[in-house]
Amino acid sequence: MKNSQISFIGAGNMANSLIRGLINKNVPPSHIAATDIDSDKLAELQSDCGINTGDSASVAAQADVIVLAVKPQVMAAVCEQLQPLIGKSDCLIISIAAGIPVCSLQKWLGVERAIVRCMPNTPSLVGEGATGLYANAQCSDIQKQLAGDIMGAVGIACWLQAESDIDTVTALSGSGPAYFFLMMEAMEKAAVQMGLEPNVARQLAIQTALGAGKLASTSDVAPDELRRRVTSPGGTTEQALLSMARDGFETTVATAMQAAQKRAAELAN
Ligand SMILES: NC(=O)C1=CN([C@@H]2O[C@H](COP(=O)(O)OP(=O)(O)OC[C@H]3O[C@@H](n4cnc5c(N)ncnc54)[C@H](OP(=O)(O)O)[C@@H]3O)[C@@H](O)[C@H]2O)C=CC1
Ligand SMILES: O=C(O)[C@@H]1CCC=N1
Repeated sequence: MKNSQISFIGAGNMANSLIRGLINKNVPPSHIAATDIDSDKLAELQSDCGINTGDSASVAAQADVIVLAVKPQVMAAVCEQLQPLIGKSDCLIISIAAGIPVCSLQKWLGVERAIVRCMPNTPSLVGEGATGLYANAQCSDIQKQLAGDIMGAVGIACWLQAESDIDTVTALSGSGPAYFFLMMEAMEKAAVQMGLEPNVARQLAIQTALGAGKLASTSDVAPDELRRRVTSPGGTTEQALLSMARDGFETTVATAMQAAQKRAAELAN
């Protein structure tokens, strides 16, 4: 990754998390370029991070890696416009778009290319991302290593056996940060309704999520055991968890994830 030129097509929320995450991990800004139809987004990235910005032609010409970071709905048009602008025949294409399969990217890009489809998430910004990756047959081991290194620089990167697993990863960790933010919002709101100061409620809700995540990721026991260690028999947590179970918490989560997975499959079309 050290000497690779990485160019982002689309500089929105997810590209920002990846670019700023890579800069935080000491990837030289001169090795990163971005283009977007919104010039304000590019100007902000350039002034904050010192990366190169420009039009599609200028960022595609020298790229060793192109990260497709536009919405699925515009991906076909973006790929078709980009195809003749890619300067290096061995340029690796990484798509982060939900839903869009490798075969569609291949078709829109016109010529056979090494393509990695992946699903990152926004905590990449703080080096705590979670990414699932899938490579097509045109990818060399070096290109797979490169994609893994880029995503691994901003969090954990897991290679997937089947391309269809990407839709499951989308429902799990791609969309997942939003589920935890919603949980924080709901806990904060309930605590305020119970009388706590809003700023105290927010701080405690966020720190609790952070603490639980850190504990789960560093512990040698699984989350169910960690949950049991909080749940004193006859105590308060037990009553909260019984209430959640009565309200169908696990079904709510499973149904929500199935809805996200279904939407990813729809976006493919
Ligand atoms: N947000 C997330 O948490 C995650 C998103 N993803 C995937 O990342 C991709 C981007 O999502 P997200 O960052 O949220 O979306 P954003 O809308 O924030 O970013 C996309 C950017 O691309 C710009 N754009 C649109 N058309 C073009 C074009 N022709 N050339 C260059 N730039 C263009 C958009 O401009 P404008 O706004 O003016 O249209 C926007 O700035 C999606 O495919 C999504 O599925 C994957 C994992 C997580
Ligand atoms: O909501 C979305 O479609 C994108 C993909 C995963 C997270 N955000």
